[in-house]
Amino acid sequence: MGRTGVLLLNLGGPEQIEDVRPFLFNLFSDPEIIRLPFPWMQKPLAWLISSLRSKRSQENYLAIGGGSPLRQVTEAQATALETNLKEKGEPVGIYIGMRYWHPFTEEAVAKIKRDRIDELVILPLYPQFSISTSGSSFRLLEKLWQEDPSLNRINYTVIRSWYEQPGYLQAMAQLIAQELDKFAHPDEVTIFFSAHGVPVSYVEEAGDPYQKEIEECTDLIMQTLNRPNPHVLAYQSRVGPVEWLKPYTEDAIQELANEGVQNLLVVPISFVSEHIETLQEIDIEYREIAEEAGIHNFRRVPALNTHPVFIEALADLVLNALNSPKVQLPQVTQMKKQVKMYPQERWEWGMTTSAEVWNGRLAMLGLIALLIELISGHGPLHLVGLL
Ligand SMILES: C=CC1=C(C)c2cc3[nH]c(cc4nc(cc5[nH]c(cc1n2)c(C)c5CCC(=O)O)C(CCC(=O)O)=C4C)c(C)c3C=C
Ligand SMILES: [Fe+2]
Repeated sequence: MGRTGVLLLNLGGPEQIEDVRPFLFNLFSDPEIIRLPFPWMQKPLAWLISSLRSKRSQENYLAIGGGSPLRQVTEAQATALETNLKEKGEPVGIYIGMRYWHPFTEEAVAKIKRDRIDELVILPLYPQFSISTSGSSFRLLEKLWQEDPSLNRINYTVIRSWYEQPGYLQAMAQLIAQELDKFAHPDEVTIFFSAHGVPVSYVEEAGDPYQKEIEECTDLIMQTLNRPNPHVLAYQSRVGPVEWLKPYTEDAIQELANEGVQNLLVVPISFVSEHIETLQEIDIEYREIAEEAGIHNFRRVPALNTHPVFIEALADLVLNALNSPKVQLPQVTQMKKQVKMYPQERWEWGMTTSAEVWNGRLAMLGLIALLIELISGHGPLHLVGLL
């Protein structure tokens, strides 16, 4: 009988404070995170931004104990999924492939090859698809497959996104209901979905379905929850000076406070594990903004982590994928939209010409800003929030 494997894809996070800068360098080296007109600009710019951002980022990681819990949580999810599938008579090997930190996707693929896995399910731990998350990992896998033809013996299938999966929706609804019932007057609570943002250009120019999937997911969770509470959706974790999806979480909190909202329950929806954006950004920064604005009853729904209903949902996804027609990497890395690229037209999901040109200009501005910063000790980078 053939060997079956599951490759869990995730972003990865620095485990200790010294990891922050190289982690940021890896992240900003990814052309799906920052795409530039000339590939040679990628590494210098990644070096520049990671150097400029690392101090602030380190402070944030220090506020949550000095590192990201992402690896530990993902390993616990992998163990729980393995046990669940074994109990169902489906023994599988689980592999974790992180995009920007250990254990890297390349290492996971090497292990899959070493273990002579015949059937493989590729499952991103992002419920919704974005070019910048699952898309980036799929593109990396496609590259690894192209570089090593011996991987073609593996009969793999890819799960592109799974935000509609009933078990996932039920797990989210259960966590929300539990948290709602901790308020003195649960019906008076506004449910505040906070999704990780992406730059607007990803959606409008490159055709990223992320915003649409987030909106649909929010509606499906509310239907599954079946409670009368009002709800809103906003986007957090903006980086750099370009426009990101709106409303921004901090603005939406302020607006609700102005409308007299007193009870707020924040639901992180674009990620299934605790990470810096839940533990630091929501629990510390947004709580402070809410309290200063007059919202005194502020709670957050915990991330799914190893919630049994969620692990059951992951197991269902794996079993369904094994029994369905195979989805190949080119099908999920395929271009969404035809856009003009300089110097020739090609199918691309990255930035369009105008965005690329603007990124190039921004890179130049960044270099000038750094010079001012270095000479004066205070400069524009503080103002745009990069430092
Ligand atoms: C669905 C989730 C995520 C999307 C979409 C996403 C897009 C995105 N992120 C950045 C920049 C940064 N992300 C960082 C960390 C980080 N991001 C996500 C998730 C999504 N990112 C996770 C899970 C993490 C790791 C968290 C951890 O616990 O370590 C960081 C580093 C942290 C910081 O300095 O703030 C940056 C920077 C961009 C530019 C982007 C879309 C283009
Ligand atoms: Fe991010």
